[in-house]
Amino acid sequence: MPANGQPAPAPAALPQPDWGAAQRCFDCGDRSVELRLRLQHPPLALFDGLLTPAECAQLIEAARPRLKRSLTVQTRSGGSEINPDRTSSGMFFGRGETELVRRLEARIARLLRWPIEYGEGLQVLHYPEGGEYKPHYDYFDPGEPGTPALTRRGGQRLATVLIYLNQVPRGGATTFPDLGLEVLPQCGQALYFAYERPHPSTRTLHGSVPVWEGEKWIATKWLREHTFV
Ligand SMILES: O=C(O)CCC(=O)C(=O)O
Ligand SMILES: [Fe+2]
Repeated sequence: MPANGQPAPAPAALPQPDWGAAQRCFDCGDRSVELRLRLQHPPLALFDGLLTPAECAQLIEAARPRLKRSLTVQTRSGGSEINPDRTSSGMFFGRGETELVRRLEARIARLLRWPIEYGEGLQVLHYPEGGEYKPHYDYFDPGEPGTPALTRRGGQRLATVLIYLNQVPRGGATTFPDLGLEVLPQCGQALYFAYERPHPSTRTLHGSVPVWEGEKWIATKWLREHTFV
């Protein structure tokens, strides 16, 4: 936050679907997704069918051999560290690394009208039984010393797309404490939310409640202000 205590001004544009036509189905190029739920503040929407069940399974199998215990951004230095608040394993695909990753990235870019190059590499997370991710913000806190190093690679994060890769029998919901909202994982569905400034007033605090039974697989795509390098 700037020294005067005012949150940073909002960017001119945010990654978001074309809400203008008030339609139910949104074109993603090679397929369309169906809107299931929408919130205005923060901009948030749940879409059905961003991936097929077969594509979800394929993404899980491609990620599985590369999983490592999840790190979170170390806000002091801009590096990464093991975080007890995050008991999952994860990996990143390079942008455009596989044909399936390219297909998924193209769908997200079309749906949210945001250039593919402004996206970070796709992250896949696996939560075992008991795994959780305590509530956090996805933007980089302007008050933290490590933030300039993180934003040098493409500016701030502006939006998150979470893609559920499996159904969790019990638990594993994505929770938004400030909204009183919980989203239950459903294979192939995508949850989008955007934050027009890196500030709690966006009400984008979110986390993953513990997986009580089974396991949870999710893919995350973060969208930046500029080209992510
Ligand atoms: O697993 C979830 O539902 C949330 C994941 C998340 O917040 C993240 O990857 O930043
Ligand atoms: Fe997150």
